[in-house]
Amino acid sequence: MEIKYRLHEVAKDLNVPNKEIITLIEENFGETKKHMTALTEEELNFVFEHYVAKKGVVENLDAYFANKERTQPKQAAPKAEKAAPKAAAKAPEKPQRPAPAKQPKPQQAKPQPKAETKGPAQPKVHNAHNKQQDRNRFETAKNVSLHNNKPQQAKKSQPVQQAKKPQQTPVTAPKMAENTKDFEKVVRHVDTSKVEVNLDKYNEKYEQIAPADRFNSGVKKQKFGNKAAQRQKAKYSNKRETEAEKLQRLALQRARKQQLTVQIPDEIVVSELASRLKVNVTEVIKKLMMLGAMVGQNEVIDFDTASLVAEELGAKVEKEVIVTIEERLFEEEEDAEENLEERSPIVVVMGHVDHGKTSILDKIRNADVTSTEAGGITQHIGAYQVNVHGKNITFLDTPGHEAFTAMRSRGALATDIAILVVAADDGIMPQTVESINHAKAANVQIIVAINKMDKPTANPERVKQELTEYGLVPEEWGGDIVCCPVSALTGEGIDQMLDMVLLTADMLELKANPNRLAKGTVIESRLDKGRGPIATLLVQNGTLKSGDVLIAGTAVGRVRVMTNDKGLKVDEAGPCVPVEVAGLAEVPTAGDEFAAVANERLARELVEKRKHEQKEEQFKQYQKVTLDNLFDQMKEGELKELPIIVKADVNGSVEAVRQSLEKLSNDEVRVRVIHGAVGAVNRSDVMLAQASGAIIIGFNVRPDNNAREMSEAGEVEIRLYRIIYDAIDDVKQAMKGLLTPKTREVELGRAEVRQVYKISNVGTVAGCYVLDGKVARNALIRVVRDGIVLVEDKIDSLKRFKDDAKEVAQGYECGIGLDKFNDIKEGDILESFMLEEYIEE
Ligand SMILES: Nc1nc2c(ncn2[C@@H]2O[C@H](COP(=O)(O)OP(=O)(O)OP(=O)(O)O)[C@@H](O)[C@H]2O)c(=O)[nH]1
Repeated sequence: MEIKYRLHEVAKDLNVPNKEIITLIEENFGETKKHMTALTEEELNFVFEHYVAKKGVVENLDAYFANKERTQPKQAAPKAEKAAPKAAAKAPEKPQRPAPAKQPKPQQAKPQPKAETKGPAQPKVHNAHNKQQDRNRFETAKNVSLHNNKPQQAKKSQPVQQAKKPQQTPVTAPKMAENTKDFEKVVRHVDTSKVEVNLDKYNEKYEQIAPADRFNSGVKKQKFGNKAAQRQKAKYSNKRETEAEKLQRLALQRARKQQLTVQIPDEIVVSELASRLKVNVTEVIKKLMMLGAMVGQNEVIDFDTASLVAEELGAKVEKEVIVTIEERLFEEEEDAEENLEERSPIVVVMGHVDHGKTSILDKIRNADVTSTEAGGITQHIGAYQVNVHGKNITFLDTPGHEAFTAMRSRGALATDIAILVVAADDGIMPQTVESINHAKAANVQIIVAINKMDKPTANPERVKQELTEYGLVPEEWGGDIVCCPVSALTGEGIDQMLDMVLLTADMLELKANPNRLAKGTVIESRLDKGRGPIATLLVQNGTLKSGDVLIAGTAVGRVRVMTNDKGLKVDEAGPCVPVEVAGLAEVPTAGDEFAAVANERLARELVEKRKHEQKEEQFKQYQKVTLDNLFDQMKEGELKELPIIVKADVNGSVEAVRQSLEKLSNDEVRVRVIHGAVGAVNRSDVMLAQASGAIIIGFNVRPDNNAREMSEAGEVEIRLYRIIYDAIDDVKQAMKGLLTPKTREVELGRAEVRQVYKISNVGTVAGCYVLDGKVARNALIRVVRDGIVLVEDKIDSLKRFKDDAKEVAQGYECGIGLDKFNDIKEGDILESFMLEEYIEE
């Protein structure tokens, strides 16, 4: 440990002013020290050398201390005592430096201690502590300097006048050797004491810190290690553990030791997983992070991820199987091969409007439907079976209009083979392409019927050529598409086409199990006034029987009456048989899957659940305003909306009308079908229209009396249509009224004012000559004088001679009176123009 020996201490000990030391150091070391600055070893050496050796202020440290100690006899150091007289006795023998004015005699050295005590220049009396400090300081400092300069010091030592400077104990040169020894002793002593002092300090410090630490750490460890045990101890020492408690505790301990088995479903919320694993959710999140998944506690993770986490956390994973009502209700097991029987193909006829779908189907079933259809368009799906060479083929009749795209796509999904009707004289048209895409998407085998072959303009080769552009390569061209040239009019090629259908069906190896509960698709549904909800069902597997409990979407009921495609009542319908069923509590949606079930109670439960989900879904749609989309919603405030309520005779039509109407939406007006349902326009429809400002479109339906009265009173518009085109056209018109009209000028012609007549009661009339174009009575006039437009005005009167004229053409004269502007002058040019409203496409 380094002892700092400050400048003022050195000065004090040497009994010289601080300034002197400062100057000394400054002169020799070039450094200006302050009185509090500690001196370096080198500086100390120098200072001591300077004073001790040269000036003889202090010859010997022992003497110095001896002096001091003598002033305090109790603590007098024997060695110092010894040294001092010796030094004093020997001092005159070898004076080293000129003695001060009052050079003491050698014997004068003896009374030195006394003089010391009384001397006015005596350094201030140190107490024991100070003395020790001084000693330490001095000795440490001198330890270095005196050792290094022993010979020199020995030579330079000389007696010092004691009376004046009692601390400057005279030291003789010969004694110096002894002194040196003493110094060595002192040095050793100092060293030891220094160590002792330091050790003490260290020990003291150590006692303050280390034991506490030792204690603390011990406690900590103990605490850490034995916390649970202590708690246990406290718990059980407080009250005596009963036998039951003990058993319970042991059971608990055993359970804890056992590996946790956790059941995880297909998807699980992170927090739920944590609670099942009986761990903190952060642990689960941490594990997920380690697996590279950054998920929050409310997020859902899949089974695989969850099981990885669970296993990581030492749990055994079991898959939680949630048995839904559907699973309990429906037989999902695959049919065994031996139970399967051949079934007839389900065929859909698709194609562009007027290419002859209905005619082909008519020809097939020998019934003429076309003539009875409103507007001559097939407007809803009909399904029927035909028997060809002893084999049944089920046909779905799809509507031809674009509006029925949705229904057609549903039709395609329920079918095995699609007959694509293309008129030989017309070729591939937009809806043909659409049909191709639907069929392809549904992975349905396509057979092309090139119709209207009887027509002289028929060009089947062109049709085939066009087909290849859509990836349909005819068989005769090396592809796999069967093309049948037919004529629905003459019946030519129809039989061959049916043969091809059966052949294709054979290749498809279509099979079903008739000995199970029926399953299939709702082809169509409607509300019949007398019979209630009616659904046309296509059984795809199993057999539907009268009395079966049926569930279709949110509709449930028992099959009361079942009729086949020929209108005959049947008791059962096997695979691929279309039937019309009455008995459902409500109208199902076309395209819904249906199933006959064994448990009616469960079926009703499921329907309730589905209805609830449906409501929630609807509710969600209305509630979809979040902070994220709020801005969008606000922006939509600028958008004009045309709310529409659609009522139709069949469900498919509702969907079709809804889709085509909503498609009319553009940037400025949004058409929104707020409600669509099967059945007559009723009271609640009108109320809804009133509340929402909607118009009601009825398609093949009439309003009931209540609705009629209410609509008249409440100014609700009910528009009834028989043909879908008309409905769409009307809405288009209505939309034009809603659109902000954009106008542009249409120049009609120019007339020059040749003469101006002022007629009383009439005003100014300009006699004009039409230079080019025409001037129309209902047009606007721009008065241009010398190339500058003066005004725009309406025509008040336009006359040819004395007769009013609607318009006057180029090269003719006419009289034009303007509505407001009277200051017409000769030579003015009257430009006739109209403002035309237009709608940007
Ligand atoms: N010459 C000739 N005319 C046909 C043939 N097939 C259908 N047509 C006529 O084409 C028109 C349209 O026939 P539809 O059977 O109604 O056609 P569609 O494809 O069912 O039409 P939508 O039901 O409107 O989709 C009718 O006037 C038919 O008489 C045919 O093979 N030859």
